[in-house]
Amino acid sequence: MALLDVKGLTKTFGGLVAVNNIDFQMEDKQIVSVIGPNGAGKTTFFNVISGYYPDHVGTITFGGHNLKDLNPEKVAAYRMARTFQNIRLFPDMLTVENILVGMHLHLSSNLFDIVLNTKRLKREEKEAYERAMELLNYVGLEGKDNELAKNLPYGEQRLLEIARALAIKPKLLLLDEPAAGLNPKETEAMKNFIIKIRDELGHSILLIEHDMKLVMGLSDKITVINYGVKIAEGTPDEIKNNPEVIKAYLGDDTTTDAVA
Ligand SMILES: Nc1ncnc2c1ncn2[C@@H]1O[C@H](COP(=O)(O)OP(=O)(O)OP(=O)(O)O)[C@@H](O)[C@H]1O
Repeated sequence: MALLDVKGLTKTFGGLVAVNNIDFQMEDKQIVSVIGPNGAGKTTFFNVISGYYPDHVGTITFGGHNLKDLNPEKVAAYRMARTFQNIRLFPDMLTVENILVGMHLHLSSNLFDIVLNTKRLKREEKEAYERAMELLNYVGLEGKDNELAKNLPYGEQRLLEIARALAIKPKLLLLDEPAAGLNPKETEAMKNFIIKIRDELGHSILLIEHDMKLVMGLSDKITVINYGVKIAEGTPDEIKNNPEVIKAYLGDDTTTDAVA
């Protein structure tokens, strides 16, 4: 059974069909990239999958669960985590607190524990804090636990967002343009880090990215969207040489540079 199975997905905004009848599957422990020109529908596709646009047409099955009518919190509870194209941290909270917020869904203490400040609550809080510190170290932000998120350099804010997403131990991690705003050296480090997350933590990763070097360097599979329609799917080599993909990026000027 596919980890994520999307059938006939359509999302419209007024008269605009942003995602048009897309079928999509990915397996456990795969790294899959969604690419396409600006405005192709990639972020809309992510938003629908992760519960931000419940008013879509089509079915989404994740880990065997039908995601119909589920809001983002409920989708996350099935262990689908995501980051955003425009980083969405709590800027005035500490880095470690940003990660703790990502964990709250998965703590088992209830109102009773909180009111009575029970042993269970104290133990859970301690464990959550230790895990948040581990995650900070894991993404390379050791020693930055007492910094406000807004004071981190841009590249480190992206890493913190990933640490927060990892806090829910996701079966699927959605990354929306993880290399946006990064320099070439940081982009290479991000590529290696994404591969490490899959290999060491066993998470499946679905990403949107414009940086073709990164996409070609880490993807098991690439799905190409243009004007909301899936126009191609395959390995990096298949996609690089696909005439429809080249045309989507370059019009009728068929050189391969844009997707090489
Ligand atoms: N909330 C919205 N309301 C109306 N139109 C929208 C909305 N979100 C996206 N769109 C439109 O849907 C289309 C697809 O946009 P989307 O952001 O999904 O593309 P994208 O492939 O992610 O683009 P980019 O690579 O530039 O981020 C665009 O025409 C966009 O203007």
